[in-house]
Amino acid sequence: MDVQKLIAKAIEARNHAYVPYSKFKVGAAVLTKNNTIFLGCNVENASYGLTNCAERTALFKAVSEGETEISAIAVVGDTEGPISPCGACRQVIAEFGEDHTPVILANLKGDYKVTSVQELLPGGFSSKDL
Ligand SMILES: O=c1ccn([C@H]2C[C@H](O)[C@@H](CO)O2)c(=O)[nH]1
Ligand SMILES: [Zn+2]
Repeated sequence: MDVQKLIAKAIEARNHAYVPYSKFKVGAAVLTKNNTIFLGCNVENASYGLTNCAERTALFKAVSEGETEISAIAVVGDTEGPISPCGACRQVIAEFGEDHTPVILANLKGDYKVTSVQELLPGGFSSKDL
């Protein structure tokens, strides 16, 4: 897995962010086990709570194209340090990743951190609990 390439793809996705309300653009790139990359951006709405984050956009695109197993995801925002995904996205990343699946968190200055599904959502609810 090429960390820098996945970050570059997330930056590319970020250019399409639809953010008239927050003006805060986020991009994500999901690498699937089939070696395909799906891009996603945040998509806001005048009814603010309907906003879809970049991570979930990318993941839902992958799943809707038949790819449910991910080998990595990168997320980029214009943040001071590496961006921190919201709780909803952590839960959705956990649904399609494994405990040790790399989650790459980055900003536009070139800072990045490679963390994992388990680190981002310890003790999360999963299919194992059903
Ligand atoms: O990891 C993150 C954090 C925030 N956002 C979006 C949601 C909203 O459009 C804007 C501000 O919260 O950023 C994402 O897409 N991903
Ligand atoms: Zn989110």
